[in-house]
Amino acid sequence: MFRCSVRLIKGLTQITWLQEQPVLPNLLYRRSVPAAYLPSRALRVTWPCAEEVKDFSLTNPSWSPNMRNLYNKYMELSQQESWKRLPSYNATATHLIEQYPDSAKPQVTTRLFTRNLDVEDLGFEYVMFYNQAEQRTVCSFQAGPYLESPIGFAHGGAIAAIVDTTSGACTICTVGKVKTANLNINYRSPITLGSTVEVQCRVDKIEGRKIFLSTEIRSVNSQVLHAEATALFIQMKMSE
Ligand SMILES: CCCCCCCCCC(=O)SCCNC(=O)CCNC(=O)[C@H](O)C(C)(C)COP(=O)(O)OP(=O)(O)OC[C@H]1O[C@@H](n2cnc3c(N)ncnc32)[C@H](O)[C@@H]1OP(=O)(O)O
Repeated sequence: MFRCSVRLIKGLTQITWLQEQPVLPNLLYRRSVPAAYLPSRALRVTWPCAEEVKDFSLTNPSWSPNMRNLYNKYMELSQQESWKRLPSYNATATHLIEQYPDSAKPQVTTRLFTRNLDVEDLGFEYVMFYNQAEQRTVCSFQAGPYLESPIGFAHGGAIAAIVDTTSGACTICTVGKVKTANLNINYRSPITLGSTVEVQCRVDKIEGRKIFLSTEIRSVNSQVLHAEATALFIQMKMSE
């Protein structure tokens, strides 16, 4: 009990530090999600010890120079208010909706798929930025060695996951809670493990509860098109 209290105090220190970062969960973008959009029972999380909260979208030593350059570029743009870095936790993504900042708290039994490793460098290293005015998301993605499929290259499923995540984050920030209904990907050029690519996603149109998006994955110099995708997300009903 005493040990956990000490850890909780350490954790609260960490939360205070998190709140000094340039972008916070409670500053995020959706200002008018209807109250009926309450999290389902399945989305509720427990928070055993606060020190486990970690924002995975901050730089770490495993990031390549290209990852850092893209991060710095969009952090600079964030100073001018056009882009916001999206915090990223290993719990659910619902912290992107203003009503649920607490959902960043770590869970005991489940993890967000793209943040399921405890070590850095091996899996999905990524940071996303959202442009509210343009309804666009960019993601700087470094594919780690545990994402291999053909020798030396990233698995198509891992690429699909980063497309789903980037377009999902874009949609959540634009309209609130959604589910992926359709994802179409054309793989144009393999992504070398360890390399950094830029994922660019935008909302094309919104028709009622249907949100249509398109995504491109390119090399950081934009010369190589690795994949292009379209997605359809469905906004959750008021009762969900
Ligand atoms: C920071 C980290 C951010 C991470 C973000 C990650 C985001 C990842 C999100 C996911 O991966 S969610 C998991 C994968 N997706 C699923 O498991 C969804 C499974 N499918 C469902 O739950 C339902 O089918 C769905 C919620 C998508 C739709 O069911 P609904 O009952 O809410 O809608 P409905 O079937 O009434 O359809 C509404 C409209 O969408 C259309 N629609 C639904 N599914 C479609 C489809 N697959 N293709 C084309 N249109 C579709 C449907 O025709 C209709 O069009 P109209 O309004 O014009 O009549």
